[in-house]
Amino acid sequence: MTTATHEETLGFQTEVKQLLHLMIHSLYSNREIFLRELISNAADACDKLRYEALDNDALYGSDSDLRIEIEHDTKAGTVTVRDNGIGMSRDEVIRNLGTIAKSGTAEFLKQLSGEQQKDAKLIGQFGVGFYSGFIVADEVTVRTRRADAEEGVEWRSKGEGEFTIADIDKAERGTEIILHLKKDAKEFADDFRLRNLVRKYSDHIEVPVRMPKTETAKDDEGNEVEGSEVTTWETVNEAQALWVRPKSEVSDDEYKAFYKHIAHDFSDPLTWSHNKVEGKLEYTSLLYVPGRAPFDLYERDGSRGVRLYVQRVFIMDDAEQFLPLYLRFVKGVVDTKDLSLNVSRELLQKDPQVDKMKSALTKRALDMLKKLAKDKEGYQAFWNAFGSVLKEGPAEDYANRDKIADLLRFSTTYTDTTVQDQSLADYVSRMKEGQQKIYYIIADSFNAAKHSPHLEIFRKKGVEVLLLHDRIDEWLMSHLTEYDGKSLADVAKGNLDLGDIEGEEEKQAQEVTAKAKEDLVKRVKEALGDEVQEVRVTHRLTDSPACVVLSEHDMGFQMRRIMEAAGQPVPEVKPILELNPEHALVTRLETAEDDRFGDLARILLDQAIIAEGGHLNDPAAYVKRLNALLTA
Ligand SMILES: Nc1ncnc2c1ncn2[C@@H]1O[C@H](COP(=O)(O)OP(=O)(O)OP(=O)(O)O)[C@@H](O)[C@H]1O
Repeated sequence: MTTATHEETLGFQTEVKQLLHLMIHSLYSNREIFLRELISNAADACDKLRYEALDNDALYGSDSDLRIEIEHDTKAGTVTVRDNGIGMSRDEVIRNLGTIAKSGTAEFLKQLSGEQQKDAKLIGQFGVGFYSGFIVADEVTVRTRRADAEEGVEWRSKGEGEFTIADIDKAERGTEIILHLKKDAKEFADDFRLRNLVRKYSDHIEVPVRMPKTETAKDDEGNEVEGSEVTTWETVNEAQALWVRPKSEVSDDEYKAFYKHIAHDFSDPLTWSHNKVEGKLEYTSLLYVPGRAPFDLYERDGSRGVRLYVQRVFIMDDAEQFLPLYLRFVKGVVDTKDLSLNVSRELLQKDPQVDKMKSALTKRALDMLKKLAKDKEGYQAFWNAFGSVLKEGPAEDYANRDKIADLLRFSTTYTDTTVQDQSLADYVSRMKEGQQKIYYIIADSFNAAKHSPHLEIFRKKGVEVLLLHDRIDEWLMSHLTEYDGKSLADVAKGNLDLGDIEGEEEKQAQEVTAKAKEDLVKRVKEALGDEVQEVRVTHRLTDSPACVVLSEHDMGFQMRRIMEAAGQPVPEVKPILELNPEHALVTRLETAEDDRFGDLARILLDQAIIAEGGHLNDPAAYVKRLNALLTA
């Protein structure tokens, strides 16, 4: 008989209340996942005990046989999930089962609005696994004792805003979770159902999941002998670490289920790569590409990295030293013999073995993406979710720049859609005769890129241009200067160079025009003074009267705006104004006098800045000038 003492009733943190409310009222579909979540936690608790016991063998007491047990009582309508893992102290219970410390929870609640409220898919991704018990139970009891504590703790709640906690006697270490099933969830108190669920969700978990099996002796006539029931524990899951098994013996479904376990994701991964490496370094890796981006992909302290095991002993989650930052979306497991069992995050940072594994795993991950790229649809899903993260690659990982370049996808004038689905290899295969460079334009939005005046000559000549409009693009391009022996050129920087696409005659004709317009150019420069670096005539425009360009090595407009928005100092650069000698407005400018000339020249400059997506220093002055011109 246990005696409860030091009993108190505490309120759940507000977020937990919201979450429980959703669990109880909205998440009807896929209710069975509660078992997966509880087994997953129990397995983690066993992993943690095994890890702590490396330093303190006494934690095992007389029971080193780690296991999870599942029992049910049809009459009482209960399901119990029990483990002999690390257990929890009173403080831990209050912290872990009364609050949600993770910042992701608010995000989770936001994502669960509207239609998604009916969808349990997001549970688990935000570390709300335990609470999923309330999908099927109207009361949950947790009885637990930490492996290094004398006293046990009981936690009880109906999921309605508060929970009760008390100290209890508990002989065995570990945690026992008793779900008092709701009326409409009694179906789960069924042996056959539970066994199926364990196999479906937890086969890959290394800790054995046991269920009681009752056998009754039969007499000669085949009738059950009353009172002869013998109950034994039977291991229901495969109970072998999945990555240890040979590839050929693991089914796709098992790989997928394992992914969901380690990534806390409910959707299938896009692909995976499972490898055993022997030789100088010995390790097994199983890497996955998820199908969608986690909420914290762009957060500085977002979770990333692999699960690290040393000789099958779980060491840590989120070991980020094994993959570069630009592959932070990759999930998986690394199990090695080459590290010591008491390795810490600090030690990982300094270990040359880890560096070697990192470069091998990076190659592995890039190869996995290369393979995935053969499946157009799958790769597009990957690119839409993680493309802008992969774009960080060329800057971070110079050695693998070429491999990463092959994996990049862009919007281009060839397709003229926002979908980024064209590779550099696709571009190169379509290059025109005489074209030596890969052209691109960077703008703040797809439309600004697509309609940029800089593209006019390229469209006229049928030369493809990459349309870059992600925030990271200018950063990417500053580190990706060459592909397949061809240099990449920003069409908004420097002099227009179409290489051999233009014939000699064309070039000569342009020189003649430039000469003829020398006077005009000089007058415009005088009128605009310091506001521009230079004025010149151009033949890159067909429809627009003017455009602004930067010098070859100036920081681009996009990067300037990002840095300005971030409050960073940016070096002042003056644009170069290029005029289209064929345009009617430019012709008109030539015949204008004095003030009118000055106004027109400024309007051309301001318009060129606007067309490129920039902001005017004095927009009201522009409007005034334009209005004066319109009413003249
Ligand atoms: N069986 C258990 N034994 C020991 N501790 C547990 C057990 N179940 C839950 N916990 C503790 O409660 C915490 C909260 O559990 P919960 O499932 O809500 O989130 P999580 O496990 O941290 O996240 P996720 O479910 O995404 O892995 C766990 O991190 C763990 O510390």
